Amino acid sequence: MFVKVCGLTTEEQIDWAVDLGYSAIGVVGTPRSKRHCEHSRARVLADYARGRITTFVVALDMAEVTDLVEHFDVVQLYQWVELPNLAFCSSSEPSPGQEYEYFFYDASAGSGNYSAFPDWVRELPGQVVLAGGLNAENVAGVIADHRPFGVDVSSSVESAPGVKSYESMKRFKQAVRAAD
Ligand SMILES: O=C(O)c1ccccc1N[C@@H]1O[C@H](COP(=O)(O)O)[C@@H](O)[C@H]1O
Repeated sequence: MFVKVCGLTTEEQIDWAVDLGYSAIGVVGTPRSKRHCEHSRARVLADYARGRITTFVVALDMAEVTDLVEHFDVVQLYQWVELPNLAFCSSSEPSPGQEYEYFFYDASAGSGNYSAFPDWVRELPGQVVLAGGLNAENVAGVIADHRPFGVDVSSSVESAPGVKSYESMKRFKQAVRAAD
């Protein structure tokens, strides 16, 4: 199963994600986030991770990260744009013709708030990833109920915004592995 950990801010956290077997990491490029990473620093992190783990840059809209697009493998946006490597995030069903590499159902946008996932996410085509308030305790039930392509986590694996916890990342990854 695809497992992404989001909101990373240091090289050490990237090493943890690789060692623990995560599929992807996210660096938050929107200035509207408490995990915002300066763009010069985001480029350094993308270079550090390249070839070791899939990299996502995260923003609410494209204008916030235009300068970062070429540095990351995938662009995760809460707005649909025509992009071959788009991870389209929404809590509404995508419209016909809105193509994406990944569809992230996310009603949280990094807030850590969980709300039940709707039934329609099971019927969506393509690589559907569930996010929003996931943690080591609830992720197994979500996987059993919805059988997604992947899951994404941020708040529950950190001790402060942008400060990831190795132990929490490990617990989350183990919970996914046990459920998968
Ligand atoms: O992490 C953020 O600060 C963020 C800001 C703006 C848009 C998205 C953001 N993060 C994404 O939200 C999901 C869910 O987060 P959480 O687990 O509920 O904290 C996260 O996986 C990121 O992809």
